[in-house]
Amino acid sequence: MSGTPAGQLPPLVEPAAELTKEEVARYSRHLIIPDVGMEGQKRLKNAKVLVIGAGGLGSPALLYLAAAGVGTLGVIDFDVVDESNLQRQVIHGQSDVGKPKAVSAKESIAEINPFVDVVLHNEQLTTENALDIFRGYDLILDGTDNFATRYLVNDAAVLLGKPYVWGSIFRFEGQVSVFWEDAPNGKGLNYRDLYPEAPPPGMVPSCAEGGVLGVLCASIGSIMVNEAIKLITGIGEPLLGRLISYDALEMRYREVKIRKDPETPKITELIDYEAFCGVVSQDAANAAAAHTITPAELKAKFDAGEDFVLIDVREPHEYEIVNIKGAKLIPKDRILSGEALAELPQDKPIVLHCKSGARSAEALAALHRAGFADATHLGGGVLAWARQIDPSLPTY
Ligand SMILES: Nc1ncnc2c1ncn2[C@@H]1O[C@H](COP(=O)(O)OP(=O)(O)OP(=O)(O)O)[C@@H](O)[C@H]1O
Repeated sequence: MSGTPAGQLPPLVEPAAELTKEEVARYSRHLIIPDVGMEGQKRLKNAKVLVIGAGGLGSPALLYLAAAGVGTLGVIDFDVVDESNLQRQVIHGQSDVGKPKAVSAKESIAEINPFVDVVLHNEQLTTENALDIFRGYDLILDGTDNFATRYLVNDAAVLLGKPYVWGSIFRFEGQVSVFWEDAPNGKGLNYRDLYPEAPPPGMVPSCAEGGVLGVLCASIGSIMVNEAIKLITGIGEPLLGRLISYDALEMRYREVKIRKDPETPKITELIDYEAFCGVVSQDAANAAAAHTITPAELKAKFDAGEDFVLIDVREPHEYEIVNIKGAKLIPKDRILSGEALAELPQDKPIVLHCKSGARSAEALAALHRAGFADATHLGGGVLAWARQIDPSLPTY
């Protein structure tokens, strides 16, 4: 038996009464690890774990939680499987494209471990349902990709006194930590102690914008499961108050201590997290409100031979994947910094577009501030164009 680490916590879950003969055979490689043993495996059997998002992190997390013998697994996701998910969301396969992710995940789990009870939540986690859903679980794993959900998960977990494991990924880098405000060792803290406020809209690109190496999801997802197993069984030292940052290119792990921030306001209720995080800035929302054109309207301009300039504000590698014929590439940051303003015509209408409309709305606000009062942007970006006007174009 290894020594007891200083930061060890008592097990989160009581052991189940027994393991069946089949379960003993299945989990034998766990049972012979002294730190896990029969008692640890019975705790896993009795555990109820909710995984939010059956995407990049949720996929490997669910597979390993199921294989490890967590008795009840909740899966919440409101999306359907897309072809672009398959490079990393390994719980889904080719024949699952178009299927709800929660349903597809349940089917894969049944194949990996039929002893797991899967509870399906084929819906979005919202301010309205989060507390009710969380109440049914001992532990939560947050595998989502947006700040509004991250703050929602944090605040709901704090209000219910539950621990959760958090992970995030981008390109070649990932981060993992455990947040538990009411940790029995008195060292609890929450996500707001680390990030008191969401970054300004558009500042932190999502994986959909910036990309992610598929295998990074397995690296980070499996660390999240490792933390879940430690919390459930009470072994090892959880990542409470510590953040692990992983760089897959350098192949380095770095540890950062997180401290309780006395300025962090007390969480007393759930709020409107979309508004708290601002999906786009107020300026961009105002600019877009009166200056958005639809794909059909853009096509009508082309068909009528109108003299206008279409500017694609994405990055060059995105332009290479797909572009709208005739569009000129000027990445958003060059417009926001003012550097590219001299390249824009003063005497012709300007239409901006990006992948799905958020970046072009930010660029549009900058153009309006710079005096290009008539500039417009394409609502839904090149994805909407491909869907509605030219289905032969690839999407990403
Ligand atoms: N509030 C929420 N409720 C339920 N599921 C959520 C919520 N927010 C995000 N998710 C899910 O979390 C998962 C995150 O996975 P991932 O980061 O790999 O993103 P994705 O949306 O599948 O991919 P991409 O953004 O690249 O298209 C997604 O399946 C998404 O539907």
